[in-house]
Amino acid sequence: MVKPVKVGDMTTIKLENIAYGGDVVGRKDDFAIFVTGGVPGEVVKIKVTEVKRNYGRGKVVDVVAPVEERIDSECPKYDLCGGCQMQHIDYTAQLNYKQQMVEDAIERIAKLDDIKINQVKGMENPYLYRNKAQFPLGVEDEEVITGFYAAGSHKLIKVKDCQIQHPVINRIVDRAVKLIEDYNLSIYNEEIHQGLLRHLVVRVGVCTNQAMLVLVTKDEKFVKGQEIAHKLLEEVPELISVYQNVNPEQTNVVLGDKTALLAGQEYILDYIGPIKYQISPLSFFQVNSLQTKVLYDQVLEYAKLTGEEKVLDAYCGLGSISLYLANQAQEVYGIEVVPEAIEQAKENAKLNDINNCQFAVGKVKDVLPQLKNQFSPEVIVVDPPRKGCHEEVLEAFAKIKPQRIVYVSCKPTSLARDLKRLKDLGYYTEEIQPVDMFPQTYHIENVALIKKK
Ligand SMILES: C[S@@+](CC[C@H](N)C(=O)[O-])C[C@H]1O[C@@H](n2cnc3c(N)ncnc32)[C@H](O)[C@@H]1O
Repeated sequence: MVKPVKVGDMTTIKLENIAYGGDVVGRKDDFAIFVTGGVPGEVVKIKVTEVKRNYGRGKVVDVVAPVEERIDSECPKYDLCGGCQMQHIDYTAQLNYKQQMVEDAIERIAKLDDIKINQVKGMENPYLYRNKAQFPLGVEDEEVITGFYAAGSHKLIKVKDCQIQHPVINRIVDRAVKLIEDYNLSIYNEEIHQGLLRHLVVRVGVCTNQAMLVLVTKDEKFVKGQEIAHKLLEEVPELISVYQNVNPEQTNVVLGDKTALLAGQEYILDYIGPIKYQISPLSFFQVNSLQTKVLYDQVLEYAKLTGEEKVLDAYCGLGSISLYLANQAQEVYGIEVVPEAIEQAKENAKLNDINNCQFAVGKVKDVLPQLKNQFSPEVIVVDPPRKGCHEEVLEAFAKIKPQRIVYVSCKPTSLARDLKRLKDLGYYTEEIQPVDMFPQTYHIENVALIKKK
């Protein structure tokens, strides 16, 4: 079939529906083109960047007829940086489009049309919300810079005052970069695999204003490390903990295996509702603390606990959901594959005087069969990584015969696939509540209430 466009063409099209990922689909002679930077309904001039057998890709170079949902992005580097995909869309419209993405995934993949999908719960202020940032370091015009990689590339784009990071993060990064320059430290160059400093990782407890900085280095030897760490603690009042992490590998993974405290405290604290959590450099903790409360309250509502139930929290991380539910359950059992996270879950339980939680290290699919006869939960809460649950795990859930499963998911397509599998196993989904944990990006979290037939 002859394609109506080729790479590099400029063409004008009308945009139709938003796709998962934030691109908007338009058509040229029935040939679908996924366009970055558009809004449904508007007419745009695009540059075609890719042509495949069944579809193409392009990006907006000019808006010919805008729609009222289009706004000016707050970030001067928005067009270059790959971090946000929806900053050019008014927030109310962002929420509506995310709702469509969820509905579309459920209809197309799960093929379930009887599930109630509620209105997305959004944020009052959808900016400056991220409690964690990982900035690569680079050099531009002999100046040390931090920022993000451009979408789909390894070109570092200098970003100052990112609009979605917590303001304390931006301040710490500014000070750290200044000291790195003052001390004339070498910056890692990935092409030749040389240089000392690779990344800055910053975490903030949004409710406590305590912050942690991790300096990621290629080599273990970091002569001025402690001196710099102490200076930073003096200069930034919110900063209470500075670590070095060593990553000697040629890899895209940010953190290496060795982590050592350079100065200050071992962890920072944050609160989700009444529960206090210790956060260390390697802990998984939801990146939007304020919306995490909305998310966990939704889990509580769907779990419908009376104080009598045993609850299984599968993929529990550092026990955040387990502890949030514990006061309203008879007992909670958390399973997580990262041993350090389980150590921290136990610490967090002590910190909150919670005595009815047990935690096990291991893969959910391996731990579940061992649990048989020891722990039979009425409610299962499951919060897997983006790829969703292994089929074996869903089968094991069905064998346990809980009354309810509350499924927390950060990827609508894997959620849809798993809901379909659960239906075949005798569990139907009654309702889904999307929660916007990641404003300005295409990501959307969902909580599904699933009941035994
Ligand atoms: C999306 S996080 C959820 C964490 C936690 N529920 C929370 O809200 O903070 C998923 C967690 O699953 C863990 N994980 C990944 N694969 C796993 C597996 N096969 N078995 C157990 N845990 C796993 C990850 O280490 C991570 O902590």
